[in-house]
Amino acid sequence: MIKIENLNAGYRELHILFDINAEMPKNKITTIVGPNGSGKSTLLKAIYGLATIYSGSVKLDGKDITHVPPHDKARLGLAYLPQIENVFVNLTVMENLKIAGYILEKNELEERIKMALDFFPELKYYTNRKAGTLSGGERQFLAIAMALVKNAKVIMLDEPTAQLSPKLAETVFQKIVELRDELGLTVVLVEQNAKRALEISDKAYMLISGRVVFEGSARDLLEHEKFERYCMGLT
Ligand SMILES: Nc1ncnc2c1ncn2[C@@H]1O[C@H](COP(=O)(O)OP(=O)(O)OP(=O)(O)O)[C@@H](O)[C@H]1O
Repeated sequence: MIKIENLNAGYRELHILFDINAEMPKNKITTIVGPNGSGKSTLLKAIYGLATIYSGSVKLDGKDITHVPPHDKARLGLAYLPQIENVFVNLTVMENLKIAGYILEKNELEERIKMALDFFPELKYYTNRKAGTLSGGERQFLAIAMALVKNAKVIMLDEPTAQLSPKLAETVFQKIVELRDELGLTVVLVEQNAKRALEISDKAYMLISGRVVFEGSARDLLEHEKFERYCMGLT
């Protein structure tokens, strides 16, 4: 579980997030929605250690990781998939998977790559293809597969369905559900496609201007009378 307490964060002196308190429970999907520029991506970056933290704390399963550098967070089982540049486009699918697991022993690496490819069987056909030639959806799958090779327990995804056709986006949403239900992972999701994301989620947060304005079940947010207005950034 991720627990965030009184977090204030931003980029150097540019204060973006104000007094954030949030919990992303284990083996659940938590979605963060909000209008453009409300600080959703910054929240993921702050959790991962890519934003400036002024005060407050981030805990992973009770361990304070506020100031742990990103590469050490990865070792603790936290994965962050940015919206773009989440794979090495000039390397093949297999090379990407091997790089993801570079700290593993050979046997364990092979085992984890097999597991990741079993989870994304569609990638098995493309192991020798350069990642740059994959479709947007396949690239997302590869990025998630790389997190699985790293043995991630918590996966934070920043707009994984951006620029995908509705059909491909749906495939990605289904895979996110399987990450929770079949692999027991904890998922934190930032999505423009708020309605569909909330439908597959357990918990939800809404940010406006860097503050939490809603915390509760995803269903409650979907049914909230002001949901549409909130999501359109009209309030
Ligand atoms: N690296 C950065 N340096 C400085 N300011 C940044 C940086 N990244 C984002 N910002 C600013 O922080 C604010 C919040 O941006 P953020 O990307 O977190 O919002 P968001 O809710 O994810 O938006 P969107 O839905 O448009 O992706 C914006 O005003 C943005 O311009």
